[in-house]
Amino acid sequence: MTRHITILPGDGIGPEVTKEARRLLEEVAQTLGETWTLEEALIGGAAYDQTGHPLPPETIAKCKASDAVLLGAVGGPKWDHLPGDVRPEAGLLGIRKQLGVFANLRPIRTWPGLLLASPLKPELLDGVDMVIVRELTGGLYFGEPKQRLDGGNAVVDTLHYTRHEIERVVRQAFEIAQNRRKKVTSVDKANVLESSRMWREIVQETAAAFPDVTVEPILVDSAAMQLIQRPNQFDVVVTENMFGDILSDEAAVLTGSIGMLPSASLGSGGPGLYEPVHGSAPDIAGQGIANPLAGFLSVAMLLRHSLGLEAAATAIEDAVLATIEAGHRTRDLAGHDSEPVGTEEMSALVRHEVQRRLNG
Ligand SMILES: NC(=O)C1=CN([C@@H]2O[C@H](COP(=O)(O)OP(=O)(O)OC[C@H]3O[C@@H](n4cnc5c(N)ncnc54)[C@H](O)[C@@H]3O)[C@@H](O)[C@H]2O)C=CC1
Ligand SMILES: CC(C)CC(=O)C(=O)O
Ligand SMILES: [Mg+2]
Repeated sequence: MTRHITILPGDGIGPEVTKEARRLLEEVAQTLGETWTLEEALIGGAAYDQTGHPLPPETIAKCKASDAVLLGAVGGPKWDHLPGDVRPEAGLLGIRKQLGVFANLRPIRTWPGLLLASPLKPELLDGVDMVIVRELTGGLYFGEPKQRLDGGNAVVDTLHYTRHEIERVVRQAFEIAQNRRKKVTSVDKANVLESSRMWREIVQETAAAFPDVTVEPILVDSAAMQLIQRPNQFDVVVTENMFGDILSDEAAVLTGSIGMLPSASLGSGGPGLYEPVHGSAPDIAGQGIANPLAGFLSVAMLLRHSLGLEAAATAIEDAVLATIEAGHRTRDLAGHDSEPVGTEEMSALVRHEVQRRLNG
């Protein structure tokens, strides 16, 4: 069966990392004897420059007609002056909303070879293996009104959630926990926010249907501290859109670099959207030094969740592990005593390991 994958390179290091992810997909398809069409479409600043809009209608149509979508990253200083509705980031929020991918899964694990790449003590990092389930299509990033008021002297952003939006993502977190260590930590700010109080109620209601899963509500400020202080206590962390955005970048510190964090955004049956957690990294764009592994691990999630190819997904994750164990590092991971490899070299090393596993 032919599968259709749309690739959205975007801006900054987006095209650099999706180029390598595309190579990986092409090689895996060839080795497995699969037929995958890999078509690119415009998003973000690149789309704005060519069409005047960060999410052209053709991109939406292509993505909706796909089995899965792989995205690089969007944004950069070139577009920072634009009004909110045509900024590159609006294109990213738009495609998430259009695809209805309400649950953003962000696995955070430590890699034995990378413990020293983190500024935290190695003994704190031992056994860290969690997944942040971030609500992705509601909350503060989407609520209306969102505007300047009073001649520019006041401003409003709106944090809006429906019961349905909270229930579906919380349920997904419990289902994921059932296949893991059976613990859900729900992060909120229920001492201050009404939305968090409703979130907490729904978590407790949902927990009744999952008696084998332990549930722990925790305030976001404390969660931010504990993520660094005692990270291996977490299994599944479920939270609203903005808290999940912030906490997952914080959790990147545990893994050694944000260049190691993949994500899968899933909805109710449509195409999944797969993307590194990192942004367009304008500070290193165009230098050939970006870490392509968040993109590779996102490809693994795509194969697992959208194409049902668990063995191939595991082969990619094992290949990443083996390449790191062999001592290869991009600049974001390299210590002072090791010579970093570039984006293309890291890609080639991991793809070689993937092929060994798929052929072995
Ligand atoms: N999913 C997306 O498309 C996202 C887009 N952004 C956008 O990206 C732009 C830059 O945002 P920042 O706050 O600088 O976040 P960022 O994630 O792009 O970069 C933060 C730091 O991490 C480094 N970094 C990120 N990815 C890396 C990789 N693969 N390899 C090596 N180093 C890496 C960067 O060099 C930088 O020092 C902004 O316009 C922002 O809105 C930010 C986050 C997510
Ligand atoms: C446009 C932002 C919401 C992107 C981001 O930081 C993220 O999704 O992690
Ligand atoms: Mg973010």
